[in-house]
Amino acid sequence: MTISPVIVAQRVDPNAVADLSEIADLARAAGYDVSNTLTQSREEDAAYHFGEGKIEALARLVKQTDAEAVIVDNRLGPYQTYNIGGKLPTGVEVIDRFTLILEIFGQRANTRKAQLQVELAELRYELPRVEAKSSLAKRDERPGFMGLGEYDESRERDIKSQISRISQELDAIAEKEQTRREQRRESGFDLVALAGYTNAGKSTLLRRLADDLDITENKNRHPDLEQTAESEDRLFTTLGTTTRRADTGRRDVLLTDTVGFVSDLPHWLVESFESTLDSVYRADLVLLVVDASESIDAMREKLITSHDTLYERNEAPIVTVLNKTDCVEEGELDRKMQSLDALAPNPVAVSGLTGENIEQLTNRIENELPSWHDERLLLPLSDDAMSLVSWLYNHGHVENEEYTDTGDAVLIEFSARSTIVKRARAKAAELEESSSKGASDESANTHDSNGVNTKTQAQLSERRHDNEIMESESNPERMDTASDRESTSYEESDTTHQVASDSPPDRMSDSTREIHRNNPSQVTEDDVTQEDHIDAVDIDVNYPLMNEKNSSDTDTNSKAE
Ligand SMILES: Nc1nc2c(ncn2[C@@H]2O[C@H](COP(=O)(O)OP(=O)(O)OP(=O)(O)O)[C@@H](O)[C@H]2O)c(=O)[nH]1
Ligand SMILES: [Mg+2]
Repeated sequence: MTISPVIVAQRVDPNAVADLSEIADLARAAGYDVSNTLTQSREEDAAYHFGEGKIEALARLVKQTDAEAVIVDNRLGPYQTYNIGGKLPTGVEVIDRFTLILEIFGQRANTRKAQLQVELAELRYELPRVEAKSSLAKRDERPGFMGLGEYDESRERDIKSQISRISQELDAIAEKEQTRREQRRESGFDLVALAGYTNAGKSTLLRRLADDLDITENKNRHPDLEQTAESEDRLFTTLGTTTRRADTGRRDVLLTDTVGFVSDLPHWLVESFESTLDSVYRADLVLLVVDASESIDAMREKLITSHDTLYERNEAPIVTVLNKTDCVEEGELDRKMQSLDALAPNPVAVSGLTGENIEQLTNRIENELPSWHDERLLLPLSDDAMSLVSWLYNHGHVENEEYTDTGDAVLIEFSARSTIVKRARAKAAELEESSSKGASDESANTHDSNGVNTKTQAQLSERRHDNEIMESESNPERMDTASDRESTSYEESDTTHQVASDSPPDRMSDSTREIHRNNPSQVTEDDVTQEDHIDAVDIDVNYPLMNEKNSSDTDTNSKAE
C-alpha cells in the first residue's frame, strides 16, 4: 500500500477540547500518512461544517503540503462534503470518519460476509446523498429530456434494490451461523465472546486463554489463523471472527474474538455489521475488555461506547475485564475501579500480556456461565447405553460411573447444561423402554429401589414425546464419540438462542443503561476476516435440535436461586 499524505481536521463545540489522537490512529490504520492537523472550536456551520475562513486556511495547507485528502473527524452532511471539496484543489478527496472506517474495513474484508457488510454500509451511506442530488437536479430540469435528476433517480432505485439483495444474503448467512451456534451449544459448549473497544487487548486475551491451541495440527483448516489472531498496537487489527477452544477448568468453552467497537458511528453503520456482532450479542457470556492503562476519562468514554453497542441486542451477562494491568500501579488501579464502578461493576483485572490474574478470570467465567444441572441415570447395560455414557463424557461433566453388582446396569452421575440433561433423560427412557419390553414389570421396578431417577409412566411418556420431537427432525440421532470430536472442525459460526441469566451481577442497572442510551456516542464494528475458526471442535450435526426455550428458563431459574 502506498502511503498518502493527508490532513486530519476536527471541529469541536465551543469550550470543548479537540483531540485528534483517535482519528489520526484511524487514518494510519487505513494506510495514510498524517502530514498535518487542523482544529476549530466553534458552532457547526451549515454550509461548510467549519467556518468558511477555516476551510480557506485548510485549502492553503493542502496546497503547501501536497496532501491527497482531508480527513474530517465529524459527521459531514452530503452538502457539506460537496462544499468543502469545492474549496480544495481538484482531485483532493474529503473523507469523513465513517468513510474512513469503511475504508479500513474494506481493505481487510476478505470473506464474503465481510465484503457484503462493507458493501451494504457503503450503499447506506450513498443513498441519502443520491436522494439529495436527485432532488436538487430535478429542480432545474426541462421537461421532455432525460436529465440528471432522472439519472440520479435510477441510481437511487438501483441502490435500494442492491441494499435489499445484500440484506437478504446477509440474513441467510446469519441464519446459518445461528444454527451453528445452536449446534455448538447442543454439543455441550459454552460460548464466550470477547468484546470491547478497538485495541483493548481482546486478541491478546484470546491467545492467553486458548492455551490448548495447536495451530500446526490444523494449519490447512485455518489458513488465516495467524492473521486473525494477531495483536498489534493499531486500531482494528482484528476484523474477522476467530473462535477457539479455551480451557477454563470444568466447562468446555468456545471463545470468540471479533472486531472492536469505536465511538461516534451512525446507527446504520453498526447495523450493517450486525451478523458479525451476533457472535457477541448471542454468546452465553460477554467479556468486556477495557484498556486499564488509559486515563479514567478515556476508559469511561470507551465503556459507554461499548455498553451502547451492546445495549440494544446483547442477551448475555457481561463481565468487565480491566486489561493491561502490567502498566498500572496498584493504587491507581483501585482508584480507577472505584471511579468506574457504575459502568464496570465487580471487574476482573488482568494482564493478557503477562498472564497476571488469568486464573481469576477463568474462575469468573465458570461462575458466570449459565449453571449446569446435576443428574443421575441408571441405564440397563447395552451398546447404546455405553454410547450414551461416552456422549455424556463429551457433553457434560461425569462425576461418577458405577456398575451394579448384578452387572446389568450402569449408574451415571453427571452435570451438564439443561438441554444435554434433557436429551440424556430422553435417551435413557428409550433404553429403559426397549430393555423392559421383554422383561416383567417387577424386574423393571428393581431399579427404582436404588432411588435413581425413578421413571414414572408420566415421565416416560413425556420423554417419549421428546424423542418423537427429536426423531421428527430430518437427521438421524447420533451419539458422537471422543474421536469424532477430535476429527471434526468447523468454519464460520454464530448467531443463537440465548441462555442468558436474568440479572447477572455485572450487568448495568436499568437506570445506568438508560443514561447510556441517551448518550449520543454510538458504536461500531464489523467482521471482516476469513471464516470463523475453531480448533478441533465437535458439533453434533446429526443431533436434532431441541427447543432451547425450556432450557433457558431452567437456567435462569436455577441461577436466580
Ligand atoms: N502492556 C500490555 N499491552 C497489551 C496487553 N494486552 C494487549 N496489549 C497490547 O495492546 C495492543 C492491542 O492488542 P490487541 O490484542 O491487538 O487488541 P484488540 O482489542 O484485539 O485490538 P483490535 O483487534 O485492533 O480491536 C497490542 O500492541 C498488544 O500487545 C497487556 O495486558 N499489557
Ligand atoms: Mg484484535
